[in-house]
Amino acid sequence: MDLIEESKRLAAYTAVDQHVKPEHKIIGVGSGSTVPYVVDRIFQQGKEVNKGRVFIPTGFQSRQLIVSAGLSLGDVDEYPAIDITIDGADEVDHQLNCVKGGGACHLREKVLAEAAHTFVLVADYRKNVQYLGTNFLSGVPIEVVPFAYAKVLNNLHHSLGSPKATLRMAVKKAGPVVTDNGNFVIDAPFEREHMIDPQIIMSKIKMLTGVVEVGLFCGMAKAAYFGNEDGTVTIRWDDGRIEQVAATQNEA
Ligand SMILES: O=C[C@H](O)[C@H](O)[C@H](O)COP(=O)(O)O
Repeated sequence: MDLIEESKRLAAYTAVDQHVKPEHKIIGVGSGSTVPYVVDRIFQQGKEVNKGRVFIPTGFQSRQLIVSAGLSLGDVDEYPAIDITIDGADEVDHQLNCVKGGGACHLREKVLAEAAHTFVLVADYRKNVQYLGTNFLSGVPIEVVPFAYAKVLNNLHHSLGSPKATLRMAVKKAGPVVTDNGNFVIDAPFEREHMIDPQIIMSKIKMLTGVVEVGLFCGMAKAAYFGNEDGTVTIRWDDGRIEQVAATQNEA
């Protein structure tokens, strides 16, 4: 396994070990390349503990992960109060604000984050930044209803300070990316000044008619786990604490 994959695994395993307890019965499962390790580790907790649990996916990919692991599937309309949701992120800042939606799943992800008693992020070391927009340069993902995309782009270009905002185009299909909810996605890069307190620009974007959800999650996470190249895990907590967990505590 290469270093980046290994750091994703370490972050996911440590977060599950610290947060997914036998008494947790309703569990939200996020999206992205780190989340398969979350499901692996939950699966390793054993049949007995998983028997009474229901797992809520944030999209097609996590639904498949839950089904393939033989875990029970549910949805947030049946289970609107979730014990814990664990999810990946495209970037996380020093205050645990994060960018999500690189895989166009951020609408369901935000619903499951908000429905959860505890929301935890898992990622590799490249996502651990002081300010959003440091390494993840494609911009803030914004899900929009299809007929409003040109109007929202116009708003972003001329009123909200993102002149390079673009409609996300599909690969191996002509036309735009279509989300699991049948919508389009705009990627809107912003200057650093907007990322110092991203809640402000998040609220302005969300107020644009036609916007369904913004891939900025502000003040939602309890903790973020970052796997490092040296085999340690850095944990950032919502109260500002930073912990470093040694490699030996992370063995599978
Ligand atoms: O829409 C996708 C999600 O927000 C992902 O959680 C995010 O893009 C991070 O994915 P990965 O762990 O693959 O970098």
